[in-house]
Amino acid sequence: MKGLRNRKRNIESSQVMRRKVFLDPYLPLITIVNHLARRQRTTSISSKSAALTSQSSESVLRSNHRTIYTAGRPPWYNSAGQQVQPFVIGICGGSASGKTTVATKIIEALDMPWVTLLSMDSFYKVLTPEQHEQALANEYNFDHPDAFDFDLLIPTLQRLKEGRKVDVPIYNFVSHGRESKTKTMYGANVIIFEGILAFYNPEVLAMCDMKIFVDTDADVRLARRLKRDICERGRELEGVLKQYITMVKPSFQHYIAPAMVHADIIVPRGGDNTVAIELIVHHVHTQLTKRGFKVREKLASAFVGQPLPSSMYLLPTSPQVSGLHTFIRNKDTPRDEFVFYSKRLIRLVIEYALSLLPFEEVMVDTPQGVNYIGKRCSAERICGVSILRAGETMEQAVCDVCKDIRIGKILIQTNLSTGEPELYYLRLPKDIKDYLVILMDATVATGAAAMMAIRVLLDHDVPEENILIVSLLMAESGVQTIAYVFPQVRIVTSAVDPEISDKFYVLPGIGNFGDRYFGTEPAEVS
Ligand SMILES: Nc1ncnc2c1ncn2[C@@H]1O[C@H](COP(=O)(O)OP(=O)(O)O)[C@@H](O)[C@H]1O
Ligand SMILES: Nc1ccn([C@@H]2O[C@H](COP(=O)(O)O)[C@@H](O)[C@H]2O)c(=O)n1
Repeated sequence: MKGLRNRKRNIESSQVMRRKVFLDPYLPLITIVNHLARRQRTTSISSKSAALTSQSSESVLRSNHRTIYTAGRPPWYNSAGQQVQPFVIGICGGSASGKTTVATKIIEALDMPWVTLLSMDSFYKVLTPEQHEQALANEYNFDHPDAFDFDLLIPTLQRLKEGRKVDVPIYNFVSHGRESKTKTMYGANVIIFEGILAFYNPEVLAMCDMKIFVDTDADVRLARRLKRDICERGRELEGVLKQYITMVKPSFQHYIAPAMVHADIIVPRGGDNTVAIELIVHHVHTQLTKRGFKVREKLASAFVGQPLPSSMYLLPTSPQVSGLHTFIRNKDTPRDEFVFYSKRLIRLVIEYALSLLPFEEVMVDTPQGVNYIGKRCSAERICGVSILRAGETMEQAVCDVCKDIRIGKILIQTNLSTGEPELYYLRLPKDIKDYLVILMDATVATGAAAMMAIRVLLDHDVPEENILIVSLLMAESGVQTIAYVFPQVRIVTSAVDPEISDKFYVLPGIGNFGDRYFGTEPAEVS
């Protein structure tokens, strides 16, 4: 039995290790560590939702937590910047048929981040004292639809499907009750929902894009259940048998077996059926491709050749600006000079961006006692957010010109095999929705990373018109993409170059700005 428990634990930790993931991208690291440690201690009592997976982020996140450490979240929107609904897989089957095992195998075989597992067990109702007494005597019917809190389950699944944050109860099978804490989960690219009555409610059924029924022999289910309930759920043999004969078996016959008609796929033998799992995974991959989570390739060639948008503000050219560009574009410029001239250009671009902020007329007294009518910036709250790494090079200039400005950071990196941007880390000023945000990235090529960063800000309720994206150099297609997808975002740059290479570099460009500035080795997209 210990072996069984360890097996489950190993699955969980292998998921975790392989993808270095976690849970919600807005969960502080310490919480994640505690959460994992807690899971290791409480495998037997926890509900099965979520933590098996390579998880999940709210599309971004109206969470109070502002730090994320994830395996890298790929785009959760399409090339038009619109949020794409996750693919929901419903798994139904008798108790101990292997629903969780099948779900885990699908997650492993999918081998992609941002898959969330939601278990129906999390939605068992809170029992009255009398019902609790019945449960202790194995006389409460946990296999009847009335045992489940559909009023909580349906909106929870709905919110997850919309890519929003939810707090899911943690169920304890030993005490027959909910833990005092809940588990925060976020939307994902794939959501797996499993439970004995997963197909019972028509609204839940309608939310499932794919319905799987795990069909395992009744004797096998009973044998597994006996083992599990005694070893993991603190039950006695007689009690398990009594519950099985009086409630589990009749409910299976009455509610669960007839639900098989709703299934798209019936999986005999559960987790052992590798062919079925391969077919399911293949279908999910096809569906995800259709949904269009791949954005960068599309963006690279988007909108080129059209007039530059009115939301773009180009730093007025002068011999001085051209001179600075000449230094930083020259591949032979040594690093110290590259940094020096970049800093000068960054300062000019930042000052120019500030000139676009709202100003109001004010009158001051000069030392001569004469009035002077001037201007004062009327934006009350301004913050900077840098897209790491290259955007970090612009932070100092913002701090130099905006006293006490708060700086947030978003780490987006390109996945070297998919070429897609992935969100790795996020730390934003508190109440960022009330700020005018200067979003900084040294260069913008396809606009894919900028688009991800803007989506993050929007999902934190920053109004689109309060975002300025500031960059030294942008490719024309990047400018067009941002302007098309987010027409109210102001785009500020000192130059627009016409092309993008097949490795997504701006042409003629500067090369990899971050590598040249920080003196690091380039990493190439394969
Ligand atoms: N193919 C299998 N062979 C042996 N044991 C299995 C198999 N599938 C599941 N189990 C065990 O049976 C128990 C119930 O499996 P689980 O996947 O949790 O079922 P469900 O989610 O349907 O209740 C667990 O203890 C699990 O380890
Ligand atoms: N307090 C509880 C709650 C539920 N059960 C049984 O769990 C079964 C569902 O979980 P699976 O992992 O087997 O799908 C269900 O059949 C309930 O009888 C319980 O025993 N005690």
